[in-house]
Amino acid sequence: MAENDRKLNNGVEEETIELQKLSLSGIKIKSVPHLSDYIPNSQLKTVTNPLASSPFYHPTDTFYISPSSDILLKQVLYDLSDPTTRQKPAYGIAYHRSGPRKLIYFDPGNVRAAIVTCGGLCPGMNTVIRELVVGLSDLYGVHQIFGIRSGYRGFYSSDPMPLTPEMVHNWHKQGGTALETSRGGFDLVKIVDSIESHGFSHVYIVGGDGTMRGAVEIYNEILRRKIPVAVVGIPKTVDNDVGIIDKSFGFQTAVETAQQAINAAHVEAESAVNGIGLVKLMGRSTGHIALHATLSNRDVDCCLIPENEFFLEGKGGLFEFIEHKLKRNGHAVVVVAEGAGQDLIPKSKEEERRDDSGNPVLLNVGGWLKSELHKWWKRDHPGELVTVKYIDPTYMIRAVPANATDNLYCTLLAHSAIHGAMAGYTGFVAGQVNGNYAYIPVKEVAEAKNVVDTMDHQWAWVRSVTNQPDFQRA
Ligand SMILES: Nc1ncnc2c1ncn2[C@@H]1O[C@H](COP(=O)(O)OP(=O)(O)OP(=O)(O)O)[C@@H](O)[C@H]1O
Ligand SMILES: O=P(O)(O)OC[C@H]1O[C@](O)(CO)[C@@H](O)[C@@H]1O
Ligand SMILES: [Mg+2]
Repeated sequence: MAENDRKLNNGVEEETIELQKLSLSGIKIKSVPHLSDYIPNSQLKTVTNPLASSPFYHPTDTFYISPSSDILLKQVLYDLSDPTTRQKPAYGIAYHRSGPRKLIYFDPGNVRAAIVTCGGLCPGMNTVIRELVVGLSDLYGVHQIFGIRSGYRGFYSSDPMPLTPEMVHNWHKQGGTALETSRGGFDLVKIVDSIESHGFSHVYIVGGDGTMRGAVEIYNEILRRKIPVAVVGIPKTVDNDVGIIDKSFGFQTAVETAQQAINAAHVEAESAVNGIGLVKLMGRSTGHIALHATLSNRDVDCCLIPENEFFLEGKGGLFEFIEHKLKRNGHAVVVVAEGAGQDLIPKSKEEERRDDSGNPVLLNVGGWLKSELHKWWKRDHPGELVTVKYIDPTYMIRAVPANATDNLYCTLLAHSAIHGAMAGYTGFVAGQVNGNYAYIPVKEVAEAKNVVDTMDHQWAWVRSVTNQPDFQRA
């Protein structure tokens, strides 16, 4: 009996070791830049993390995160010898685990931190600002903290706003960004000149894909000038279109807020003869909000996203499907992402506009769809009643305060960002990867796009919940 146990134990141990060998052999750890990469050691002073003497923390050796602790991008175990395994390149990638380091590369008393918010609004921006200010102050004793007003242009067009924990105390309860935001206005030289002249040593940049591309340029210029400044990105996008990270903050709040619009559309549709409820949700080039709102609601009959082209007329088209739903249920609910169907909408040259950041200004797919649905019904069902109630909650879903889950998420992101900057990392993004918090090179985040994979399980799930067509012409 004892002999068997030992064999069993031995068997388990051997298997564990085998697995470790298997995974380690294929893992690529993506390092983030560090100030010591370009500043001579003689000019960099390390000090013990002040958390060691904080009355609120009781750091043990395991409290601090070792610089060699990493997080796998995808945690999936697979058997390499199985020919049916779909091995994706992302499975072998890991990023540094975020959290407090034992030694830090800044004397907190000398740190001057700047915080800027750029791009469109997103629930939780004020929470991130609040937690950066309170975290820098309470965790590390940093007291020179400044807000940059109105996005990137604020670096050179207005004076930095001193921020204190008292001032930001209630900000997490407010939507929007108290620092204000804007599009465009990215002037690299003026921005880095301003960072240098104000003596900022930490720059926290909160924004989406465009903002992160700007952050890469700022980091590169700082590297070229060889100045000891930690450039840190905190990804913000209500569309959830930033890649690598699990999800962006505020996304869940937006999905939750969208439920009100879908529920209203459903009630209106149910209460009419041949009622169609139509809701347009944000999502410039990705349909994550529409998809998640659809899956969590269950009253949606059709979800249209930019990643899956659709068509109106003929076999397998939208009209045929809606007609079938109206005949069967008497009503139908359609959710459309704002970036869907853009190629179907007739447009003139003048309508191909761009915003100040260079993003295309989208045509109103909701208004167009409403009018097409009306025209179709009147043509094919003359004399029969129809009602199309169109709801556009666009700004309502992003101009709200973050919900509790997102507030907590924002706090953890802000604290991760602070720990990373204090540890001397730069040119990185603090993000959630595989449920953990990690430091990812900002260059990678700026290039990675998170789109809905229509070949994956999630989109298949949408189709099975709605029974909508795949919109592939026969
Ligand atoms: N390639 C780029 N290089 C430098 N700066 C950029 C670049 N693209 C965008 N920016 C700047 O980043 C800021 C924000 O960009 P943008 O308006 O595209 O929003 P975003 O960060 O993508 O957020 P969201 O799309 O979620 O609203 C703007 O000030 C813009 O000028
Ligand atoms: O009207 P604005 O503020 O330029 O922003 C609209 C865009 O911003 C986003 O919310 C992304 O931040 C998109 O969904 C939308 O297309
Ligand atoms: Mg963007």
